[in-house]
Amino acid sequence: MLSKTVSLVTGSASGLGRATVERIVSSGGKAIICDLPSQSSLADSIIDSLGSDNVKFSPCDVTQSSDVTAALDLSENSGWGPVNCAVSCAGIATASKTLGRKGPHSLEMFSNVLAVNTVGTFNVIRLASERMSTLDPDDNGQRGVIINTASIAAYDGQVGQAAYAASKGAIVGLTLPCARDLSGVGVRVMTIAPGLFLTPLLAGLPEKVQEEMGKQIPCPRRLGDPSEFGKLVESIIENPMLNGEVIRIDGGYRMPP
Ligand SMILES: NC(=O)C1=CN([C@@H]2O[C@H](COP(=O)(O)OP(=O)(O)OC[C@H]3O[C@@H](n4cnc5c(N)ncnc54)[C@H](O)[C@@H]3O)[C@@H](O)[C@H]2O)C=CC1
Ligand SMILES: C[C@]12CC(=O)[C@H]3[C@@H](CCC4=CC(=O)CC[C@@]43C)[C@@H]1CC[C@@H]2C(=O)C=O
Repeated sequence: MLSKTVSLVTGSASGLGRATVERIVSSGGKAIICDLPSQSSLADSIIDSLGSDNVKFSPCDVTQSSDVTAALDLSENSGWGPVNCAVSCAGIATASKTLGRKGPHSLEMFSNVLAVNTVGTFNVIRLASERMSTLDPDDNGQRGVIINTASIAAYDGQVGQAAYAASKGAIVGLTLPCARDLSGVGVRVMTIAPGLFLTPLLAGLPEKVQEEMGKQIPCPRRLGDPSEFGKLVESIIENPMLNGEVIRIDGGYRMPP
């Protein structure tokens, strides 16, 4: 049960983030949906189904410190107190070769992917951990948990994924040092590296392509269901020994070049 969990979940109007909010709330916790203002109608539909006592929306661009701060404030101003769980799911994916037919990779595109995926994730870690540090510790001396979302592209980046793989590799890289940095205040840091999950990110691809992708997963031979990501988030929240580690959730899949 997550009845004591007060969470902030970025990128949670959609996909893996949405499934995380649904899991946390169905297990008794509360969640602040942090997503771009353009996603407000999707956020409203989640609030309609899960209840405004349990879920609130804070329009947020994770690269903006003032937006993340406002989301953390919303939890406190709603009477929920400081968050004790922060899950980063906000992310973008691009496809562009380092040197393509039209010339070199756009530097602006590369920087933008790193800004949202990597800098946005670190922005949440640094600001959420400050709020968690004000909480009373539990019996394990712990005050909170931070869960980041990388990708198996951090390890098996494909053609056209230099920016995306770099952004996710950096999240893998910061997991242990952030866990070490925050051990003194009793905050755990974990990262999930998903394989192929059926979210709007993939649903935009032709159905045939989706089917073929699913068949490449060794076992089970299908794309992941976002609820399976939510289940892993719940396990991480509940297990005080999980810290400073990256967990792949990919059905044994390794991406080809
Ligand atoms: N779906 C998949 O198979 C996989 C997804 N991932 C990662 O999981 C995370 C979630 O992906 P999905 O749910 O599939 O994608 P999605 O596209 O359904 O959801 C991503 C959400 O992030 C939000 N977002 C984008 N930029 C933002 C910003 N600057 N500030 C705040 N919110 C922002 C979007 O509005 C969207 O609601 C991403 O980081 C993605 O890279 C990793 C591996 C596989
Ligand atoms: C993000 C991920 C890998 C990608 O880069 C693709 C994305 C699905 C949509 C895409 C379509 C394209 O034509 C270009 C590539 C991409 C952006 C994939 C969904 C899951 C993949 C991932 O992160 C795996 O770990």
